[in-house]
Amino acid sequence: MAPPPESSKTAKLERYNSYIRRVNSTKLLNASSKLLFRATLLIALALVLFFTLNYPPLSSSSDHAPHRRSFLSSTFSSAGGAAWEKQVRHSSTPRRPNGFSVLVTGAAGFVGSHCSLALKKRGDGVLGLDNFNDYYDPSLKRARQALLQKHQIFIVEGDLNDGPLLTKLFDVVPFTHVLHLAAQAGVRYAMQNPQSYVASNIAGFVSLLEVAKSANPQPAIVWASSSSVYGLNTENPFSELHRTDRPASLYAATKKAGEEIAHTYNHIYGLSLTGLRFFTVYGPWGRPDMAYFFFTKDILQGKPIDVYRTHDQHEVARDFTYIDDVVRGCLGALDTAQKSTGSGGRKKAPAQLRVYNLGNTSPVPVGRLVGILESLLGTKAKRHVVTMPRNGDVPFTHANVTLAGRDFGYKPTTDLATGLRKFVKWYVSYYGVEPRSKKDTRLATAATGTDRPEESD
Ligand SMILES: O=C(O)[C@H]1O[C@H](OP(=O)(O)OP(=O)(O)OC[C@H]2O[C@@H](n3ccc(=O)[nH]c3=O)[C@H](O)[C@@H]2O)[C@H](O)[C@@H](O)[C@H]1O
Repeated sequence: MAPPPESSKTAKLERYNSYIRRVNSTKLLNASSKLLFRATLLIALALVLFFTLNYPPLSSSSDHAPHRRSFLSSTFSSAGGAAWEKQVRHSSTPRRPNGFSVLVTGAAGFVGSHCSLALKKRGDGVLGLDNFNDYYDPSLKRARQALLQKHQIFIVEGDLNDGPLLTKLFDVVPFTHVLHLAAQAGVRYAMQNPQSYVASNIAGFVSLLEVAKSANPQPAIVWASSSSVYGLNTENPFSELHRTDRPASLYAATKKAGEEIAHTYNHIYGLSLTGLRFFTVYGPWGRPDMAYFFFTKDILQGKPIDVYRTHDQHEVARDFTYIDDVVRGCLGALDTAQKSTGSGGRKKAPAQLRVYNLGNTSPVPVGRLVGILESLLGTKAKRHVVTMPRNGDVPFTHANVTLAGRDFGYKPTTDLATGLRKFVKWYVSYYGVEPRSKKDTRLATAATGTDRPEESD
């Protein structure tokens, strides 16, 4: 057989070489894609680690003990990111000359939401902090949050006991003031869940003060104490000079502890601290765990209500204080708060330390409160008069507000009937309560009232 011509040999060799080149380049391509894939995986892992270590995860408490969110949710939440910081800065920037930059803790709460709106309206910067716990219906807290959002107030969802989160907030914003209203409230619930009072009112307060004392500048702090610190005091009306060393409930004891803790941080670190003793605050957007609120609900539903009497068969009375009066008191306290004197954890000079009653100065028996509600709701209550259980309640409260009047012009202006009318108007509108009959004209009028439901004015 004749040998193949030279040209056909070359062509075969060329085809073979080209095949080898193709195989090699495919291998190379496979190898480089693998390399690329591994490198991407490594970078992603590094990023995950970076964000986990550098940014504080938000903590949220659906029980009453603070806890952190899961690894995944904290890693991929927007907290600590550029967009989050922008929101935090925007919300806390004042819009008036020499305006305050205020951190409001418990901003989704009753008093917190009202104060946040009032501060924002006059041009102060407000950043909220709230853990949205489920002590009472969290949907009410979310509704208040939505209202604040409409007014450009951002609420960071987190717990007081989350030190790294608080530090981060103070790193981002040089707060001039803190209005500290986050707390475990309620006198009687303290027998069911005592630890929640210690976690919020003592540990949480210390956590906040620890961060505030190290901040530079240190903020001035105004915070919510309680009329309950007067406990078994029998002198009347209650003055800031009276004894407060006989609390009747654990709630009262934690608030009294807060006052002593405030003294310590003022003494050691030069923090300016003002405690406000609130007297049974009520009004629109109020707390569903309070008597005036659940009495309204139960009366409308035809359910019986327990009206307490003292053990010696006297009427129980409270110095019920309308929310707008309390808001004015809080703003007055902020306006007259002097600057803290320390910086970076060091005291430079003595600082202001104050305590004030914020009450209404005219106690009303609970039976009378029920009577006002009956008339506003156009429905008779099924009263069940019982002797007050031993649950931490005190028989009566009555504020002397001379000191707050003298120092920042505090003067309550709303009597219980006027305040409850505004509350009922809000209640029927918020919960969409229909009048039960055409005869319920008062309720119908309240439901269609012209006041904006979201405001308490
Ligand atoms: O000033 C405060 O420092 C506290 O005020 C509020 O506590 P209180 O004054 O106890 O309010 P609230 O529960 O509405 O009971 C009102 C009245 O109804 C009576 N009461 C209560 C329940 C009931 O079933 N029957 C009844 O007669 C009861 O005996 C009382 O006389 C806040 O909740 C608390 O967080 C704290 O801020």
